[in-house]
Amino acid sequence: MTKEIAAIPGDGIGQEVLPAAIDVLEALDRDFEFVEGRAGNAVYEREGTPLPEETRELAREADATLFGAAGELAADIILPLRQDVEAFANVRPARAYPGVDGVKPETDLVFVRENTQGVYAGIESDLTDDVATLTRLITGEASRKIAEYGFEYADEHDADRITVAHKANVMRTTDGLFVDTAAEVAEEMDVEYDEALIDALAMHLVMHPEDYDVIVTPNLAGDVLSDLAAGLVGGLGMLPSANVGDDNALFEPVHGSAPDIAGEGIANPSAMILSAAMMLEYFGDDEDGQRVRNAVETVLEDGPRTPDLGGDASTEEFTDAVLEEL
Ligand SMILES: NC(=O)c1ccc[n+]([C@@H]2O[C@H](COP(=O)([O-])OP(=O)(O)OC[C@H]3O[C@@H](n4cnc5c(N)ncnc54)[C@H](O)[C@@H]3O)[C@@H](O)[C@H]2O)c1
Ligand SMILES: CC(C)[C@H](C(=O)O)[C@@H](O)C(=O)O
Repeated sequence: MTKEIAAIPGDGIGQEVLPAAIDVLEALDRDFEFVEGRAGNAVYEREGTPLPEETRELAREADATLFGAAGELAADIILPLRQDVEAFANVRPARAYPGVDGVKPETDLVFVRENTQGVYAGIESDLTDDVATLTRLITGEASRKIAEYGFEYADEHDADRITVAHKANVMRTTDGLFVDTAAEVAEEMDVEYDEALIDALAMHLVMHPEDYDVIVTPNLAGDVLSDLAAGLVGGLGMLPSANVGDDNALFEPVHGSAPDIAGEGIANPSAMILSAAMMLEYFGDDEDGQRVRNAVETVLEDGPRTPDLGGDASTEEFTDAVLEEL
């Protein structure tokens, strides 16, 4: 049966990497219909909104969404889109591929980031001209849901260990609830469980990434730590992600619009193509997901590579090599 995929390129290099992922998906023997959705700066200038209702509707109704990247209006684009697909989990694998001069080649871990709450709940206001406040929202229900998802993910992927990141030594009530809920879920599960303070975890990740498998995090911590992990595996061009809800999902690279290289045709499409592989797995097609991953892995190892990885290939040359491998 045809699957309808909302394809939203967005801004900057989103316009360059999303077509690469679509080329890869089209090379597989799958029945996908891609429907392009408008979003981004240019849309804002033309239509007065960076994310027209029509695009939101497209994401809600599609079988899944592929998103490229957004620029300075990202919070008005990607956060509502994540809400539209009701994505409670943001899954961000960080894996060092052979041939990429990753700072830490032994890195192979996954962040399971709570995707709806914390400081992203949007409860922020000016009290006076000189005083602003932000309310950090954590509920037991959302904490249980992300912890359960993390444990199920660990189980399905044969992970040895699950780590819950928190800062309950300071945010006693909110992160206290987050980590206590995860500990309750852990009692029902059969995976090695451990808790880590976010600041020390950042240090430990840089020094010993091999100690981690699945890391469940509150929202903002997952945002920051996943970019840190990108630095362990060759940069932001390498980190894919899945925003997963009960009935819908959105797949996007972790990176943004990269204004410093946008328009040059040299963006690394690996993160976007690997996000498309995650979409294939979400549809239950593990075999094609693995095929795509293997093709990317071979090209990363043998070249050609894009400039962020020390090569001189264009986005198109890299993608052609992946297509050839497939
Ligand atoms: N989900 C999103 O759409 C998202 C995520 C992060 C940032 N942003 C937005 O993107 C804009 C730029 O933010 P930033 O510069 O902090 O982050 P960025 O991810 O856009 O870029 C950070 C650095 O990584 C490099 N980089 C990122 N992706 C790359 C790729 N695929 N290939 C090669 N190099 C790559 C860039 O060239 C840049 O040097 C901001 O306006 C921000 O709001 C959007
Ligand atoms: C742009 C921003 C809203 C987004 C986030 O904070 O989730 C980004 O940093 C990311 O990691 O996808």
